[in-house]
Amino acid sequence: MQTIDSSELSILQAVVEGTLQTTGDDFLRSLVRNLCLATGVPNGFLAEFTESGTRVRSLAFWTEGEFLEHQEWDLLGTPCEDVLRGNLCHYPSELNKKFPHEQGVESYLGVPLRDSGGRILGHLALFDQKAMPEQPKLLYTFKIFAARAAAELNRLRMEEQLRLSEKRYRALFDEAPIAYVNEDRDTRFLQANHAALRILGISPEQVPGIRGISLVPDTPEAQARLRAAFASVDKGTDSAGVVLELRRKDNGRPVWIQWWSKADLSGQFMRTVFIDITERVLMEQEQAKLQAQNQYLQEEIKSTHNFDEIVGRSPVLQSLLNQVQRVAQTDASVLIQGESGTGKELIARAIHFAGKRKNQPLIKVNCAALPSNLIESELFGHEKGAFTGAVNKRIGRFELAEGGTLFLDEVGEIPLDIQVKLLRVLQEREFERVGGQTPIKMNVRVITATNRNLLLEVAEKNFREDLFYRLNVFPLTTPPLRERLEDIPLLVDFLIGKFAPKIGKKITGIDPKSLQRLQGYRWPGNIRELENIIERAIILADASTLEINPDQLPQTDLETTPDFAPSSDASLDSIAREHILGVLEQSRWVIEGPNGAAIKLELKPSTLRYRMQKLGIVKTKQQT
Ligand SMILES: Nc1ncnc2c1ncn2[C@@H]1O[C@H](COP(=O)(O)OP(=O)(O)OP(=O)(O)O)[C@@H](O)[C@H]1O
Repeated sequence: MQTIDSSELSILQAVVEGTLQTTGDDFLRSLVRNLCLATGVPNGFLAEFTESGTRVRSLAFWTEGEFLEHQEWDLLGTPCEDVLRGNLCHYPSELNKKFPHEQGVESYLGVPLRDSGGRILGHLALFDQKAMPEQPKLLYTFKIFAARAAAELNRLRMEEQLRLSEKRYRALFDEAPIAYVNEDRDTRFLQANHAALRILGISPEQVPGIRGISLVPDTPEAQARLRAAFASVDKGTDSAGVVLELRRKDNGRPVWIQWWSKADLSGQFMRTVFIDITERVLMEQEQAKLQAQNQYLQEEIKSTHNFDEIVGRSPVLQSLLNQVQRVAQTDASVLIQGESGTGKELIARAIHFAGKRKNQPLIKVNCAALPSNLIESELFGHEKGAFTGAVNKRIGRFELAEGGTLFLDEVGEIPLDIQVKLLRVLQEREFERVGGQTPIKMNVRVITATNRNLLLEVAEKNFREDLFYRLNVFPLTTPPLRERLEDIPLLVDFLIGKFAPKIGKKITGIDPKSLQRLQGYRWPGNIRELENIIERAIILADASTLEINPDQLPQTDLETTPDFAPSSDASLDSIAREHILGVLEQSRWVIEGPNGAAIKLELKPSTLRYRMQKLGIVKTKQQT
């Protein structure tokens, strides 16, 4: 074993102390400098292979008392080439005889630096313009320095590899299409990748400390989902995960995610993974809505009559239809008032189908048919668990009518507390489901109808005045049948055509006396009543001409006069009608001329025509 003397020891001590405090590049520079000082050789360097493998690049280069910036050179034809083949090379003198390129260099000492696997990373070398002494002390000292240099080079390489691998993992983590979050047991985020930031609407600066649970809305359903999520921790991604409803941090919009979480080895931190399923959930919601709409429309079809047909040529009806045509083109709220059975629903449908929303749903709510405690959820829907009995989420009629029209029939029956809510929804054009907290924007045209005198209801404080004016932007009134008696012949023909085939009878028309009788009746139940009477008469009919006997018409007296008072004295009119009809029949419906009805009635033909029109006397098919 070789021993070292005190001068060598002090040199080594100086070297160790000189490199003790430094690492990395500084260490290498200090090592090369101290090697030169310790050996008395003026030039030294430490170099590594470049990527090409045919060149080397210096990591530290000491020459004549100063450092040179990084140098790079070809190996070919240099003593370094030998060193990098794995040999310690020592040329104490006359180097340039063997390597003619190395002009001015007399001596060289180089040693390869290897990694733990024996692979050569680079080399450490000394060179001089003078000959180098061939002392073992020099070689010994040099080898110690080389061993240290190799260790540091190795460490640097490992550090670089670690940095690269971390960078690769970081990129994998950051760029993964699945959201990853590291969080503590209190759901406080430590790290979140890009997908997580994008889905949750948070910026990288907001990550440290943000709590996952702060993104869960305070609705019973969302909180129940959160509890299920906590219970599912550690079940692993083989399980279906939990569907969570969140609100984005930036704009509060709802986000739906499928969520898995697992504790790490320490048990203190959670590795959470999730994917965005908002689109799927919205699609499912849309599907549920369409299903509900479909079911509703199926029911509607079952109860639909031939709604396209609004029969009548009377001036009052024509003027109403004229207004329907005009208002249909707008989105204005329409309030249709009129007695029961006068065709308010028919008019509401006509408005919808003549307007630009005709390809969107028309949804009807009969407010009188709903128990008052259910109206709100019927209109606006409810969340699961919103109240006892709300077992499932329900989509309300406003949501079903999105893009189309909502027809609120018997709007006068809505309780006052719901009237307030309805008013707010109409003003703000958004609503919340019962038990829900997410405002739902709406684009719905509202048409309402009532057979009550709503102004009277407002005066009696049964109906809110502000709501009345909001609904009554465009008022329409359906006339009672007794004000359009002239439409009765047309209506009777229409109704025979509607019911006879269904009942299976061949009816060609109505006998004139019966028609006269119908036109003399006051019709408190309006067209619905007429429908019933005609249907019943068809059922009872034995012949092809329909007959309606007096006992088939209820006796009208003042008690049966509806809310909406008639505009004229019906009894006088009906006497006049009966008389004129009788004369017309005698004269075979000839008005003018010597045998005409006008002469018999002592009226001018034009006056007779005017009276006939006013009293609704029209020739029917049988009278033709
Ligand atoms: N002009 C009309 N032509 C043909 N049928 C009509 C006409 N007006 C109403 N009807 C028919 O009369 C019946 C009652 O009409 P509708 O239900 O529209 O009345 P309403 O005023 O809404 O009644 P309610 O106030 O009782 O709800 C319906 O079967 C409808 O088809």
